[in-house]
Amino acid sequence: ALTQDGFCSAPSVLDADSDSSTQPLYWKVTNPTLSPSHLQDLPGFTRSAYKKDHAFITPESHVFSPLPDWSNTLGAYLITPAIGSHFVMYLAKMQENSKSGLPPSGVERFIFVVQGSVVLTNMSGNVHKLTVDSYAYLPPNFVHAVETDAAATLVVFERRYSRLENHVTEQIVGSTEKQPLLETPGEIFELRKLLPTSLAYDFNIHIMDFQPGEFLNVKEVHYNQHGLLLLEGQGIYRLGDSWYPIQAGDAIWMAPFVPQWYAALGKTRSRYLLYKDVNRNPL
Ligand SMILES: NC(=O)N[C@@H](O)C(=O)O
Ligand SMILES: [Mn+2]
Repeated sequence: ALTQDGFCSAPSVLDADSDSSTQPLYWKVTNPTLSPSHLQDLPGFTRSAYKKDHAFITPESHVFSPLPDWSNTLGAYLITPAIGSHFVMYLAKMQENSKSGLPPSGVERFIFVVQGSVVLTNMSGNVHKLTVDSYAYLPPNFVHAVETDAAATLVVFERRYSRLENHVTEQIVGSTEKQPLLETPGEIFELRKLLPTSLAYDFNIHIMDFQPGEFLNVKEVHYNQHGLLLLEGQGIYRLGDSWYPIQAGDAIWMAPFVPQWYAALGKTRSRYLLYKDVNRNPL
């Protein structure tokens, strides 16, 4: 459209963000702006990409199928060992009156509520209601059930637990907002970790916040692998030699040693959830 002072102006995604204050937290993860309307249903168009050391998975590429052992739940696996990872990352779309199945024996589980609410119960009868932004860690072989009344969406990480002599993990239940901000020397982003940093835990989940214009100082290359879900905002993710415009709802697999970097853009903060293996000797 030509404005009165002669500038061309396309509808800006920035405008879409302006009413983000009226939407529930993380709303855009399950209601992504897939792409500008004129690209939405362009045959064959996708921002998804799969390279040897990373994958960029956008919502129009999600393929859901019933999760075995779960009732009434559709799952979209985003990352599995077939990609080269030692963990799985999936979205679990729990319909109403649905119930989780248990992971395989020896496998630990982390769930994070992206939409709706669920009830977590365990064998000792503890009951926790988890709403958006709440999470739980379940140790390997820890009998539990996640149930819904109304539909809810979780992002789930599971991994074969890497046992350590004299260290055991326990059930963790928490919410992001209750976690303290941690020091990030040399970096500007705000960091929370959702699990204890004690040796028993062989991964952690980082929640990282960037204001528009802020970016990672270190162009990281490290042995740890990542599963990322952008919960809020938008920006540019560099992975290896590729640069990806990213928005809430997009997911990333980062193989060990892939060069990685992020810059936040737009009018609202970026927040991403990041799986990172820790506390185990890489040998
Ligand atoms: N990609 C990225 O954000 N990585 C860091 O946060 C890290 O802790 O590895
Ligand atoms: Mn990293």
